Amino acid sequence: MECKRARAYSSSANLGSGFDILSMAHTAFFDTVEICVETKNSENIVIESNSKIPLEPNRNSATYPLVRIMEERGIKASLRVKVIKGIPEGLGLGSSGASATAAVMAFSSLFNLNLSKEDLVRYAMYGEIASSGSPHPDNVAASVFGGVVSVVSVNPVKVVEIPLNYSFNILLFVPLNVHIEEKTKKAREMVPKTVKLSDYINNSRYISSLLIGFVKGERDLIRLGLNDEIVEKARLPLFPYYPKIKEIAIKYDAVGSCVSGAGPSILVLTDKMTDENKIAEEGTKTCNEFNVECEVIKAKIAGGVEVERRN
Ligand SMILES: Nc1ncnc2c1ncn2[C@@H]1O[C@H](COP(=O)(O)OP(=O)(O)O)[C@@H](O)[C@H]1O
Ligand SMILES: N[C@@H](CCOP(=O)(O)O)C(=O)O
Repeated sequence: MECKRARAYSSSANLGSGFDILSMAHTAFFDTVEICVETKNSENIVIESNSKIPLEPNRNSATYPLVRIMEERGIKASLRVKVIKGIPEGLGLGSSGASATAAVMAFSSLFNLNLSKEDLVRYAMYGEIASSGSPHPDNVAASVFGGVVSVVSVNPVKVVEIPLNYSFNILLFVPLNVHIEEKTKKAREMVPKTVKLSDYINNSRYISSLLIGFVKGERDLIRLGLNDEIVEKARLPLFPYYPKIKEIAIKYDAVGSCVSGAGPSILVLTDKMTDENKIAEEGTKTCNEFNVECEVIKAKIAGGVEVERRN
């Protein structure tokens, strides 16, 4: 029985005002997906996992993309799909997107499809439909490409890798005792259907500032760019500790801070001027004030999805 295994890293999407556009892959966690072909004479998908994720193929973000690829390309096979979760689910770390990305990469390798990175994103987006009901491209784009990415088009998929000319590290406040059923789906329902022009203009200024800050290596532009007047504010009930953690991050000279994806994790970018220990100490105290136990994870920018070489 032939098998292929791929690894995809966690991600923090949105990055302030880049809702459904920007995302950053990081080394905090990773998912691994192994796909084995049992036979090509029948069609079936059996899922195994170390975590409590749906085991129905159309409801699992790793396997729904495979269903769609096989339909689209007329591939007939019975698969055994092992989803080894390293990324905690439902915490704003791109867990569903990473599973989808690793699965599509492993499948592409197994069937010699040589899918382009854009095609990997296109198919992995089906995984986000399984997990949140919406094909948001940002998490999967970061898990596919690595680094910081901007999804400039979804039909067709076009992803731009953002050159990073500022060296930073990553702190993530991960609230491990928080569980929100179908979190991203619920968070997306909280996004307003209409926005004030002034908020739109400010958010456009922020996203411009963030991208220019990354490219030109300007710390103050990155800090300014990690703000959002619309989506984070609408979702604040999901992470009420966020404003104070952001205040603490700036107090101890972080580069900047924003919500990680749809939350409830919080992302802090740091550099040599930052007192990371004080941020971690006072930030976890803030979580506790809201009856939340935050674990502080240190990470760096991660690379893109990879097929694991089997020894
Ligand atoms: N392979 C998978 N990995 C993680 N979550 C999955 C997977 N398949 C389905 N899900 C479901 O998707 C939801 C987690 O995805 P989501 O809400 O987007 O949060 P996040 O991407 O921040 O982990 C959970 O309800 C989980 O049961
Ligand atoms: N743009 C999406 C990103 C969701 O990221 P996740 O890691 O929380 O799944 C959104 O904000 O809905």
